Amino acid sequence: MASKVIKGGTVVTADLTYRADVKIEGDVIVEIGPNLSGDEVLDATGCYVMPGGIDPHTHLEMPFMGTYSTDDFESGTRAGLAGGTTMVVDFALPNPEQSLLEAIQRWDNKSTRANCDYSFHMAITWWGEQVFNEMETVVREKGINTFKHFMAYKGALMVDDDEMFASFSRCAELGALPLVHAENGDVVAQLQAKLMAEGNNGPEAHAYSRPAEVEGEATNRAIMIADMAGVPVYIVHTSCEQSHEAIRRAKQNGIRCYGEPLIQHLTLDESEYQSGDWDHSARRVMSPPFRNKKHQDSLWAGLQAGTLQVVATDHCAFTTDQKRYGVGDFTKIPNGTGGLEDRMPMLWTYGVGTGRLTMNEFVAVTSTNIAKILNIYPKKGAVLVGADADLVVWDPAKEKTISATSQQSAIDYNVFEGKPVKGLPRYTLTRGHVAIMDGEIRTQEGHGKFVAREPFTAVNRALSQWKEVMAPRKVQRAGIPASGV
Ligand SMILES: NC(=O)NCCC(=O)O
Ligand SMILES: [Zn+2]
Ligand SMILES: [Zn+2]
Repeated sequence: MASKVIKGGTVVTADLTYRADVKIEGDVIVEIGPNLSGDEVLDATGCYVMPGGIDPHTHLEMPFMGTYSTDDFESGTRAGLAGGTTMVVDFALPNPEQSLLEAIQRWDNKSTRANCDYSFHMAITWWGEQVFNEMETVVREKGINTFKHFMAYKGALMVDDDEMFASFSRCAELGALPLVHAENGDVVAQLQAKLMAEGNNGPEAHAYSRPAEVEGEATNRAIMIADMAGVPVYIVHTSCEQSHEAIRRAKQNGIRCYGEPLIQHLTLDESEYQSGDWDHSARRVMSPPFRNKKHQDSLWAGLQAGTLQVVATDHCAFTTDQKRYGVGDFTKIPNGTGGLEDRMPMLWTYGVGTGRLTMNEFVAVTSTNIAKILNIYPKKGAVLVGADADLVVWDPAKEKTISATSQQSAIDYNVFEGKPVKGLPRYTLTRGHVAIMDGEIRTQEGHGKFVAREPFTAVNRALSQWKEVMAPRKVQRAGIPASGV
């Protein structure tokens, strides 16, 4: 079998930094060490050899708010690879009353075009006996161990507390992990109506309708419900101190939970909504909205402290024309922003480049931590013999200014437009295939494979054991009849 050697670089993992060559045969890493040789040599002089990024939060070709997000599995994964991301996890969304298995079939059809490996989370968008039963098939037969719950988008994707508790309890039985979009959807709906009634209909009102409190309250509620159901919980797009505080506090109390800030919330702020250009602000409408510097500092601190574990994108890209569905009514602006191509360079530049993160922390929050949470480590998220050769050869000296004119994403703008970045892939390898070669795109449509994920992570098992130890037990009392008269 033809081999490749990444030569002359420094391997950077979540816990180690050392000089070594990396040899690949077919899809996997076969040797790591000094002076390796192979059929093809990839020069990594001056570069860091890291696990490829894993973006656990994308919405590719997602049906949402009367349209479909524009980046599909082809353009989305091409964008990811251009920026050093080698795996995405997308959300399969059943329509109301639709079978979960049919939703997977729809996502299977779309994902055949993926350029890199991918997996799915299953969304719980409605509740009933059918959903309860199918969750078992989803976990045991379809290789999906995560279930997403939206506490927002009232009247569409939103589930309420009793549905969440039922679904979380089912996740506990199946060894799965619930994910939560934590915003109080009832309060958001009322604030939206009030703002519209007052004539506040521009994109800035989107941010006014989703203050940090709605996120903090919902995050705390989701965590408490998960703890009562006896299951860990993962809070997606944690954007503010209130939500981070709820996660931090829960962790300090021994509750198993995870928080996922987005690169957008870390590096872009609420002033974007004050632009005099409607398109500029509407293009940045997403939920939760961008926040102020205080919240950004909290998120960066959480990544440093380990109270937040993962940096994702929530890539859900709509064109300007799609955003204009909401002219005159901000509640109709499709929610979502892009970021797949920019997550790694932006986090490196504004994280590692400023000293907010170490290189090892960068690898942890872009790849290794989520691989462990999703139970795919060390196949993914590792530079180890036997791991998939999903690698990025990162050139810390390579620079560019982000621009929509040169991006892979199919939309007509970039929310990071004009941002200088220093630190970019020299090569990105997806299961051994060099998809990005010094700026040249060599992606192969359909190369990506579905990554199945087993349930019952070590954390699930430990928590179940603890809940069993702490379970309520009937007090046996001498002299009292076991049951009534
Ligand atoms: N985040 C967002 O605004 N759009 C995508 C759907 C979601 O994750 O809530
Ligand atoms: Zn969301
Ligand atoms: Zn999302």
